[in-house]
Amino acid sequence: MNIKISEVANLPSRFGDFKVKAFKEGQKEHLVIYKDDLAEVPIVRVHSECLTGDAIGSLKCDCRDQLEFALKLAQSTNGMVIYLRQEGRNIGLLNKINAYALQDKGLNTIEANHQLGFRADERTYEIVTRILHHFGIQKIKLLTNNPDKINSISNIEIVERIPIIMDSNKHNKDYLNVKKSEMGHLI
Ligand SMILES: Nc1nc2c(ncn2[C@@H]2O[C@H](COP(=O)(O)OP(=O)(O)OP(=O)(O)O)[C@@H](O)[C@H]2O)c(=O)[nH]1
Ligand SMILES: [Zn+2]
Repeated sequence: MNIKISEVANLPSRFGDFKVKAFKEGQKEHLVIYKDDLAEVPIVRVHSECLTGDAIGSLKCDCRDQLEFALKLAQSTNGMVIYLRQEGRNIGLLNKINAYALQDKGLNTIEANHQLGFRADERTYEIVTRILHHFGIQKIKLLTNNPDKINSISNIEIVERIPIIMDSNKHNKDYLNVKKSEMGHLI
């Protein structure tokens, strides 16, 4: 896959000053948020886009809390957040909202994906290796609870997994339980 890479730009943020670079892969434009003086083995968060959580503050998931936690940690440890445009575990926004509508009728997050003709998780992570190699990174500490991410990131040594566990609420409790019991998340 041909990838276009932007220049590096400064991004002052409410979490401190970062550098940013965009990576365009087909129609998808990903954003890498990082500190200039990256740690030798940086803490890296691979975040999947969640418009409803990240931008709107939805309580149906823990995405926004995770994103803010990751940005703060990147700031304090000279790490990196790779923001992948894989909305709805890569089924897209429209399909995710249809999945939410099915969940309103009682299906869980996995059943809803299946009902719409998708696998529980349609994400892939080749781009992560491309991005890390672009920055000359061979070893990382990966911030995740998702074993799939650990297994799918190839040609990068994951020297440590750091958990990213957020408080639950009454809206996302069932969702987090399904992630634990049926998707193998380490929470
Ligand atoms: N299809 C679908 N996608 C969802 C649903 N809820 C959240 N998402 C998407 O799931 C992605 C986030 O995945 P999570 O399972 O929360 O976490 P993860 O990235 O797999 O694992 P961690 O690294 O441990 O956080 C985002 O792209 C969200 O838009 C849902 O009910 N259905
Ligand atoms: Zn979310």
